[in-house]
Amino acid sequence: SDVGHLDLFPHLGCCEQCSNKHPCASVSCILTYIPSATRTSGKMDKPLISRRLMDSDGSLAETPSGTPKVGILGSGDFARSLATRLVGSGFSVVVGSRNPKRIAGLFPSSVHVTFQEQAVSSPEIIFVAVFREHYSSLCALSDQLAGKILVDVSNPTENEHLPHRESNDEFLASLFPACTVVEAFNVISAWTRQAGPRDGNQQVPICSDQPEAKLSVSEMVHAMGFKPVDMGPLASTREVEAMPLRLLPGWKVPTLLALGLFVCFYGYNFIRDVLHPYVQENKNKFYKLPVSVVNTTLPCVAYMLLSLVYLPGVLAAALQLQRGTKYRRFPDWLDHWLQHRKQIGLLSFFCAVLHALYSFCLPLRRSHRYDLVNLAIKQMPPPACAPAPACPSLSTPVSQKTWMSHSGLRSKDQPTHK
Ligand SMILES: NC(=O)C1=CN([C@@H]2O[C@H](COP(=O)(O)OP(=O)(O)OC[C@H]3O[C@@H](n4cnc5c(N)ncnc54)[C@H](OP(=O)(O)O)[C@@H]3O)[C@@H](O)[C@H]2O)C=CC1
Ligand SMILES: [Cu+2]
Repeated sequence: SDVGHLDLFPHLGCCEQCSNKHPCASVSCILTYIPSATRTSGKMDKPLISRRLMDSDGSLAETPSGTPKVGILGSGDFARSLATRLVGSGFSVVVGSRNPKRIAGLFPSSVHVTFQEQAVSSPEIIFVAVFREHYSSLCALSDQLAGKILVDVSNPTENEHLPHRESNDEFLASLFPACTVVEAFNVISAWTRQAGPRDGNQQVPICSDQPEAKLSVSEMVHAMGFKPVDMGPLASTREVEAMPLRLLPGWKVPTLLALGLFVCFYGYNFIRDVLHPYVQENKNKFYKLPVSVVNTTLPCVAYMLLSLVYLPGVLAAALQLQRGTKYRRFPDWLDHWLQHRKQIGLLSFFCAVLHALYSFCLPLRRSHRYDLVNLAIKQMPPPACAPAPACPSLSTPVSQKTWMSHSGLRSKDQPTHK
């Protein structure tokens, strides 16, 4: 098979790597000759900006005529990164701005930057990279935009995304009834858009009421190296637009639950281990607050959370038995609970790990404390004619046995000491 490979590289005269007289068939030599891009495959290796579009100085050159044309309204961060990627993927891009002269220098040289009216005249697909509050300023273009595909990329702010308000796409569609509105790219960051999909996030959710428009945009998304994901009609954009607003989805309730449980158990342990001895016997045990009480609380929280992981499964099974079927929807509260089991379980594990760490560290701290006491006692000069000490352990260095009994360990000859 090594020799077979050689046919692919007829330019290989003789091997410089290992000084063989003629085309060398050794695997290592072949591998050094194969350009790295041919060796590994996949989208990640696709150059972001194809060579033919690059000037010698590295800037983007003129796009060959006949390439598909795409329009972008707006000249901000989104428009810039999108234009760079589109040009790199072989599209011809025209950007419509209110002030093209001012911003033309910020785009690759092959991007045609012009006034909005001119930019929308020829492309069939036009990206609207403008904030929602400025959509209405585009209404003057509605005659020219009629019959075209408008791609909305906007993300609502937290306030705009009130549950029952229309999505930005629906708003855009109501302003331009003669256009087809497609939602895409709102979840992709500016960096990923410009550099291409290099990490995990390659999926671009796409929504529209028009299957043909969705197909056209999906093809473009695919050509840019992303994976288009059909998210259904325009009405689903409310869901899609909310995606970037969610930080660590599914963790809020379990985290609050764990914190709540921690506070409850901490309060209980504080009363039991600190406040009660103080009130009843006037013993000051407040030093226990940062370590000992926390360490007693952690396993309680871990066990409670673990039981909350298993409980909904049992409830669900009981419900199915009672209903006599498993083909009916669970009530909402149970459904949500079931969906949060992973997060609750991980938090339980986290508490258990913390408890283990605390428990390992506690005896170490105690042994260090006894070492210090020992040292101090050894340094005390023996009293000349002292009376018998009240506590024998203070006059002699603390033995290993005493330390063990204080730290809850037992030595062999001390079987029932409590
Ligand atoms: N930046 C990002 O990473 C992401 C952005 N988005 C969405 O992309 C859209 C654009 O965002 P971004 O590029 O960051 O925003 P910018 O503020 O950087 O750009 C907005 C652009 O809108 C244009 N515009 C058109 N009409 C008006 C008007 N009446 N008033 C003000 N500006 C106008 C301006 O271009 P000109 O002056 O040339 O006309 C301006 O450059 C937003 O809807 C945003 O939600 C979505 C995902 C990520
Ligand atoms: Cu324990």
